Amino acid sequence: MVNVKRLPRRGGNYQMSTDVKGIAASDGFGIAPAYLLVDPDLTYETTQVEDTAAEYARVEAAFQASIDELSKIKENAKGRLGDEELEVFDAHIAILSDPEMMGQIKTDIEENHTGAEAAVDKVMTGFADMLAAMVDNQYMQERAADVKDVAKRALAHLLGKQLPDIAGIDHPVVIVAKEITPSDTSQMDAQYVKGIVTDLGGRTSHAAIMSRTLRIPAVVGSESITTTAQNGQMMVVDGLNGDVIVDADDATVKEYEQKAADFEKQRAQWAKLVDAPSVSKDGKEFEIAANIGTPDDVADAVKQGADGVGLFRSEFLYMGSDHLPSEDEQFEAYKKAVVGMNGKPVVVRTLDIGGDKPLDYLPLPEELNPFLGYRAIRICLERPDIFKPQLRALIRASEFGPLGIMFPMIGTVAELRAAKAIYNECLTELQASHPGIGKNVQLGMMIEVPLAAINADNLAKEVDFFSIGTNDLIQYNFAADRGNDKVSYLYQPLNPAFLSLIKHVIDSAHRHGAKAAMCGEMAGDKYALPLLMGMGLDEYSMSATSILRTRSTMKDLDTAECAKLVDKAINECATDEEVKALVEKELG
Ligand SMILES: C=C(OP(=O)(O)O)C(=O)O
Ligand SMILES: [Mg+2]
Repeated sequence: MVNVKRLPRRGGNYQMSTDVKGIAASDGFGIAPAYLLVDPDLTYETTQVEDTAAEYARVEAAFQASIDELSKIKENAKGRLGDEELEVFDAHIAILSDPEMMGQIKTDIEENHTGAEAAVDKVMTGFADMLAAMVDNQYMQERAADVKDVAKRALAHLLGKQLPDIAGIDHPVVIVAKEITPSDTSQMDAQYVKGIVTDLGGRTSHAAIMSRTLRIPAVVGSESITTTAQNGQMMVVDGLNGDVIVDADDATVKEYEQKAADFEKQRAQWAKLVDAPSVSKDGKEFEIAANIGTPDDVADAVKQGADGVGLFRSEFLYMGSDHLPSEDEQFEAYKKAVVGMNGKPVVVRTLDIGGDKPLDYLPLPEELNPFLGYRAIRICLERPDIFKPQLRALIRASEFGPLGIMFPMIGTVAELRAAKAIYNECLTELQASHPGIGKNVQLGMMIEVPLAAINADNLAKEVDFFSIGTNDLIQYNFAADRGNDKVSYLYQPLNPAFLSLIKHVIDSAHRHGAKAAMCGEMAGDKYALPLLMGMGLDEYSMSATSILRTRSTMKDLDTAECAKLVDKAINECATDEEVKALVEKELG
C-alpha cells in the first residue's frame, strides 16, 4: 500500500516522500537510513579479453577485497555470534585462498581469454556442483552453499556492487527486506538496527516475534517496501501504527523524533510497575510472563518485571547451532534460564521445528503443506533419539528452580499420552541414579490445533496446564497462513466465534484443576486483555516489551465488568469489529 506525497523541504523546495502502510509488528519508532537486504543484480556481459594479465589482476583484487570484507564482518560479529558461527567466515576466507581454484580461473583467462566475471562464475560454480554431487558426504554437500556464497561476494566486487551483510552493520540503519528469517535476526545488532520493514509476513510471523524480542520497531507485510525504498534514504518506521515513511524530510523526522520521545516517556511511566504485582482493580491476581527464544533473553524478561517465563521457544537453541544440541548443552541452557528467573517459573516448550522453522542439519522431507505436515511433536514422537535428550536435560534443569514442560502441536489424547510416556521413561531412567529428581516439574501442552481446543475437556484431565498458542490456533481455525500478508485480515483474535472457543478451553482447564495460560500474541493484545481477564485466564505470556503496558492496563480493569463484557462479546456481537468497538468503549 503506497502513497506518494509532496512534502515541502526546508527552504521552499519540494521533496517526494512516500508513505507505505504495513502491519505494526513491534512497538516504537525507528528513524535511520535504509539498508536494503536485497541482493544486487549480478548479471554480467560475457567478453573476450586481450590483456589477460590485467584481467587476472582484477580477480586477485576482487578476492582480496572479499577477504578483507569477511575479516571485517567477522571482527564486528565477535561477541554476538558463537565460535562455530564465526568459523564460517574463516571457511569462506579459506575458499578465496584455494590455490587449485585460483589456478583454474587463471588458466581459463589465459587460455580462453575469458573475462574475469565469467571465469570466476564458471570455475566456482563447477566446484560447488562437484561438492553438491557428493551425496554420501553431507558435510561436503553443505560446503557447496559456502562456495556459492563466496562466488557471489567475489562477483559483486568485480562488478563494483555491494552485497548486504547483516552481521557487518556498524552504523544506524533501518533494514528493508522481502522477509527476515530467524537466522537474520540472530545476526542483528539491536544497537545499530533501528527498525525493520518487510514486504512479507504477518504480526505472528517469526520475524515479527523476534523483532519484538530484540525490541526493534518493525512493520511487516508492507507488500512493496523493497521496490519503494533505496539504500541510504531516510526512513521513519512507526511500529505502533504500521506506517513507514520513505525518504522522510527534516520536518517529518523531527515530528517522529518527538513521537519517539513521548513514547519513551510513556514507557518510563510503565517502568514504575516493574516490581508491582499483576493485579486487577478488584484485587484479583494474575501472572504476566515473558516469551523468550534463548536463555540470554531472561535478563530482559527480569528487567521488564516478568512474573515468569511462559514460553521458552526451545527450537531457537537448535536453530542457533550447527548440530543437534547435546543433552548437556541443553541442560546448561535451561539451567541458565531457570537460575536467571530466580525462583519464578520457566515453561519450556519442547522442540517445535518444521513449518517455517527448518533445521539445516536435520533435513526434513519436502512437503506441499509444511504447516500441516511433519512438525513439532509429530517429529519428536517418531524420533526419541532427538526427544529424549531434550526431556532429560529439562528434568535435570528442574533441580534449579520451578520448571514447566509443554508439548507443542498436540492434536489428540493419544499424542499427549505418547509424549507423556516418553517423558516418564526419561524420568524413570534419571530417578534410578537421582531419586526424587523431577518431582516439581509441571507438565502441560499447547492448544494450537483446533481439535485439541474442542477436545479440551478430555485433554485437561491429563495435564497440569494448558498454554493457548493463538498464533497457530488462529491460523488453523481461519485456514489462513500466519505469514501471508494477503490473508492477514483473517488474523482475528477478537472474532466472537473464536472467543467462545478460547472460553471453552479456559473453562475446561479450570473444571479439571488445570491452569489456563496463553502464550500466543493474543495474550499481549490490549483489546483482548479485558476479555481474557473476564474469562479468568490465569497467565498471559507475551513479548517482554509488552509486559509493563499490560500490567498498567490490568490494574484499571474490574474482573466482574470484564466478565459482563465477555458475555456481550460472545452473545451479542457477530464480527471482530463489533467486539473491538465494545472493548474500546470499556477501555475508554
Ligand atoms: C505461541 C505459539 O507458538 P509459535 O508462535 O512459536 O508457533 C503459537 O502458535 O501461538
Ligand atoms: Mg505455534
